[in-house]
Amino acid sequence: MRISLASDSLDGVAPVLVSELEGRGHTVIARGAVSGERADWAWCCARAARDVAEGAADQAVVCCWTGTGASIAANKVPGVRAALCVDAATAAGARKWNDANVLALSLRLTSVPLLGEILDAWFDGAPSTDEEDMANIAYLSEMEN
Ligand SMILES: O=C(CO)[C@H](O)[C@H](O)COP(=O)(O)O
Repeated sequence: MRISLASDSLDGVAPVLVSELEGRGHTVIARGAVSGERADWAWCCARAARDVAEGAADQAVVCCWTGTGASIAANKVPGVRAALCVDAATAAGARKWNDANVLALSLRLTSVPLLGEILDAWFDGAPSTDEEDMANIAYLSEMEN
């Protein structure tokens, strides 16, 4: 999968994100501090989200110290459903019930072992085909139009 990866700093787990993603077979599009380009959280996380919306990436991972700014910025991009995930269960739920296409991470809260659990759950997950779950996602799209 093509993953756009943005972080506003190289704190915490940010330096291992490329290898964690590539080690799972993904191709990384680097944004923000990971790439050396503009790294203010609103800009670089929205840039990664736009990569998804525009079809340059299949999904994105966006990071800032809290994870909140990263998720807020990504969710401003139409077509993006960004979820701030602090553990594997949240990541699994975000993929299943929210059909989330952008994983937001807190560099403050996410240790390297926890990152591995979150990424495994995220990439193992798939959107629910339950009618009610799909209707919720359709409603999000309706709100954008
Ligand atoms: O968590 C964040 C935004 O939600 C930022 O990472 C936090 O504000 C730190 O930014 P800076 O290093 O520019 O002061």
